[in-house]
Order: sequence, then structure tokens, then C-alpha cells
Amino acid sequence: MEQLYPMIMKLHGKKVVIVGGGQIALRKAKGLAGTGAAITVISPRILKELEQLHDVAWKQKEFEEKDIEGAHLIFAATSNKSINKNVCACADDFQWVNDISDSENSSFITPAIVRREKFILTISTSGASPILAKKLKQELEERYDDQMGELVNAYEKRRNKK
Ligand SMILES: C[C@@]1(CC(=O)O)C2=NC(=C\c3[nH]c(c(CCC(=O)O)c3CC(=O)O)Cc3[nH]c(c(CC(=O)O)c3CCC(=O)O)/C=C3\N/C(=C\2)[C@@H](CCC(=O)O)[C@]3(C)CC(=O)O)/[C@H]1CCC(=O)O
Ligand SMILES: NC(=O)c1ccc[n+]([C@@H]2O[C@H](COP(=O)([O-])OP(=O)(O)OC[C@H]3O[C@@H](n4cnc5c(N)ncnc54)[C@H](O)[C@@H]3O)[C@@H](O)[C@H]2O)c1
Repeated sequence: MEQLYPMIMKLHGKKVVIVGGGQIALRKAKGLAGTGAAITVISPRILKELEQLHDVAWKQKEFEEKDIEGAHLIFAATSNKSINKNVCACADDFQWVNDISDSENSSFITPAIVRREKFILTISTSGASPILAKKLKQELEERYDDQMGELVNAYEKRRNKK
């Protein structure tokens, strides 16, 4: 397998489309909350909590190719593998697409995250075992508590004084 390449992205104003409105779509949308991305959810049905998230616009419909026009990031997040596959097939080469049901089909995958203000720790198993990534995250959450955010702020202040 070729190596995957991790990045920390600025998503302010970027168009993100999530196809599907269930539990996993909700988790992906929560992960995007606060980034300033413009999130559109395409799904006939949607969880109340997802509909109520800031920055989320819901289009109540089944997926069609035109729904992902102009999207920077796409999440194929339905419970139907063949629909997810079709979403990926409809994406242009330059669009980044995540199939929640098939990492092989995805051009990017999402890591587990420990976030303490500006401190961000991402954990990935390259798709091999998401549950292990989650377990390691839980361990690291104990090691890196809120003080880590404060430490980064203090270092930033010191850096800006120079
Ligand atoms: C880390 C985390 C981040 C997040 O989602 O934000 C994440 N999965 C999480 C949880 C989780 N996922 C699954 C379970 C059920 C237990 C199990 O089956 O093991 C649980 C546990 C739970 O839900 O508690 C099942 C599962 N996941 C994927 C497949 C399909 C496949 O493997 O192809 C299947 C089988 C579906 C099926 O069988 O049909 C695929 C992906 N999941 C990824 C990320 C990407 C790889 C990450 C990496 O390893 O680098 C990747 C490739 C794509 C993507 O989604 O980006 C998040 C932890 C959230 C947290 O931090 O709390
Ligand atoms: N990546 C991960 O972390 C992870 C974790 C667990 C499971 N999974 C995968 O996710 C799937 C379950 O996802 P869920 O729990 O969110 O399912 P869910 O049943 O809660 O939600 C599915 C959503 O897809 C929508 N949908 C169905 N057909 C559609 C269409 N044609 N166009 C648009 N939307 C459509 C439904 O309305 C619903 O909102 C599993 O099948 C498994 O493959 C992924």
C-alpha cells in the first residue's frame, strides 16, 4: 500500500457536501463544526441533531451527481455501500472524497482527534483499524489534558515577543 499523507486543513468558506444524514454523517459534521466550512447535507432523512448544527444546510432528497458540483470535500456517508460507491464515482479527480464504508474507495480518510484549543493530535491506522485509532485517542486524551492548550498559548505568546 502507498503511504498516506496527513495534513491540517483550513476549511473557512470551503464547500463541503455530506451525502447521508445518519449517525456517521452527524459525526463527520460535528468534526467540521467550527471550521467555517459551508456544509450541505444531501439526504431524504436527517437526524434532528444534525439538522440543528450551525453551518449545516439540508437538502431533503436522494443523491444526484449535480449535488457535489463545486464541492471541495465530499463525504459519502449513507448506509448503502453502492450509493457511497456511486458518490465516489461521480466525484471529479480534483475533489476529495471520503467513503465511510470503504477506505479503498476514498481519496482521504479522517483520523481520530484529540483537540485542546490550538493543540491538535491526530491518530490514524491508515484505515486498518478505526477502533484501535479510537482506543489510542482515549488513552492520549488522559495524557494531554486542557493544560496542553494553555501550554501552546504560553509558547505562542513567548514566540510573538521575540
Ligand atoms: C477514527 C474515526 C474518526 C471519525 O470517524 O471521525 C474513524 N472511525 C471511527 C470509529 C469507528 N469506525 C468503525 C467503528 C465500528 C467498529 C469497527 O467495525 O471497527 C467505529 C467505532 C465507533 O463508532 O465507536 C467502523 C468502520 N470505519 C470505517 C469502516 C469501513 C472500512 O474500514 O473500509 C468501518 C466498518 C464499517 C462496516 O463494517 O460496514 C472506515 C473509516 N473509519 C475511519 C475513522 C477512517 C479510518 C481511520 C483510521 O484508522 O485511520 C475510515 C477508513 C474512513 C473514514 O470514516 O474517514 C472514528 C473514531 C471516532 C472517535 O474518535 O470517537
Ligand atoms: N467511517 C466510520 O467511522 C464508520 C463507522 C461505523 C459504520 N460505518 C459505515 O457506515 C454505515 C452506517 O452509517 P450510519 O450509521 O450513519 O447509517 P444510518 O442508517 O444512521 O444513516 C444512513 C443515512 O443515509 C441516508 N440515505 C439513504 N439513501 C440515500 C440516498 N440515496 N441519498 C442520500 N442519502 C441517503 C438515510 O436517509 C440516512 O440518513 C455502515 O453501513 C458502515 O458501512 C462507518
